[in-house]
Amino acid sequence: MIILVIGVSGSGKSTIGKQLADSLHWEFSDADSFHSQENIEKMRNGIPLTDADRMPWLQDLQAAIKQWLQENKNVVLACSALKASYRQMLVLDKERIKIVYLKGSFQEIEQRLRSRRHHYMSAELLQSQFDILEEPTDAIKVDISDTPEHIVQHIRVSLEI
Ligand SMILES: Nc1ncnc2c1ncn2[C@@H]1O[C@H](COP(=O)(O)OP(=O)(O)OP(=O)(O)O)[C@@H](O)[C@H]1O
Ligand SMILES: O=C(O)[C@H](O)[C@@H](O)[C@H](O)[C@H](O)CO
Repeated sequence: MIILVIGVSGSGKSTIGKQLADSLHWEFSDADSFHSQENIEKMRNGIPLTDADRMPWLQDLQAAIKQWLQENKNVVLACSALKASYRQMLVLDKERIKIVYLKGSFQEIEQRLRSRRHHYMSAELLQSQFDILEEPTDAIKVDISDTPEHIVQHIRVSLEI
């Protein structure tokens, strides 16, 4: 099974994804590590990515997901996947790929981004993330104001894993 942990920058994808994977003894993968140097530079300079910028990144993620499915791997993938069309590219198998959406308010997430250090994604880019966000309707929805421990528990109960 593959769990996609999605949401805007700073919603907690890496934090929750990692803890979820650890608790399940599954592999954890971060879509951030699939970005090209050009994309990272753009974000570092406070420029939001376009659909065209994201396309090769999504294709690489799609290839990785295909491989994991073929190998029957259990993986938690932290990935923004903000638009429905992006998610369509990643959910290659509805039975074996589940989406967890980390939902939070602009204010709460902005505060978290402002106190986070050493990351190329700044609080200034957050509005652009909310602007393009298309909330999923077919996902497990999680309130990010809860503690990571509770969130992980909630996800496991919802997915019965
Ligand atoms: N449930 C939570 N409660 C309190 N703090 C949290 C929670 N989840 C994440 N954080 C903190 O919020 C900040 C953002 O989290 P994190 O880096 O995991 O988000 P992200 O969605 O992976 O961000 P990005 O997409 O920019 O990589 C971090 O400093 C993290 O420690
Ligand atoms: O789609 C995007 O704009 C990007 O994936 C960003 O969301 C960042 O990669 C990530 O959130 C920061 O680490």
